[in-house]
Amino acid sequence: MTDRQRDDARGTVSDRQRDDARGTVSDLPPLVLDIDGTLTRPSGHGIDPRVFDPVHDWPAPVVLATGKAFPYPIALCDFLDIEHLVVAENGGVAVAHDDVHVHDAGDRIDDVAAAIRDAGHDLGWGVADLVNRWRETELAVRRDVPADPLRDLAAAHDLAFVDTGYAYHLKPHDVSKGLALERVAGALDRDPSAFVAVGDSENDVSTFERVDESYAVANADDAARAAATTVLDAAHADGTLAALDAVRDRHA
Ligand SMILES: O=C(O)COP(=O)(O)O
Ligand SMILES: [Mg+2]
Repeated sequence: MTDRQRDDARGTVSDRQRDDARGTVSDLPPLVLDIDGTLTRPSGHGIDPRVFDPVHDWPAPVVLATGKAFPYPIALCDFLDIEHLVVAENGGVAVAHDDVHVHDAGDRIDDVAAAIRDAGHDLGWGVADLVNRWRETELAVRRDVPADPLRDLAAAHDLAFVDTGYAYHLKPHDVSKGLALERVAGALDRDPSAFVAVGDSENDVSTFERVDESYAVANADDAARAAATTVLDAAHADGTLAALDAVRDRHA
């Protein structure tokens, strides 16, 4: 139950708030939000707690679209207490409630991981490798591993190389956050272009390309800045909170 519903149940909602709930507020568009670099604290790491209530209370669907492995955004939905609307693994996984789509990359992911190790490199996440342990459709490599050999190995295994600023990802060419958003939007019977996107890196470009309104936070890379309809002055969660304010103003 949202604060508004709780207030409503208690009968403490003003006429103005009730009008807002019927008109202005309920007309707000659905969101597609990146996680790392976008919902993060000024340090760039960890979720900024100020985003919890605005995301929880948003009166339209909110899709979390991330490069992180499948369980992470699902857990974040649970901790935010929002619906399971998720794009994970840079689009390899798309979840809209019970509609769970996992891209089949065949043996290429295991093969490229073995090739990276054979070339004398470590994936960089230690023995437990909690970054890839539950990853089903692509491979993430720590950014202090040299990029050039990884690029070559990705190409040799018919995989794309993506730098999110948080990790290198080797992923199938035919998955992207944007394509997965189309799937999630379809399951919700929504037009993908109606979503408002916020993001920070090249893995958000495919999302930005599919929506009419997109915001790159100030810490965004060049690719995300070039693809966004608006580049924000504020970074990380400050940028996202400013974007949500702008969306409320634009759609009021
Ligand atoms: O997992 C990453 O490398 C980045 O994740 P993000 O897409 O949420 O920014
Ligand atoms: Mg990001």
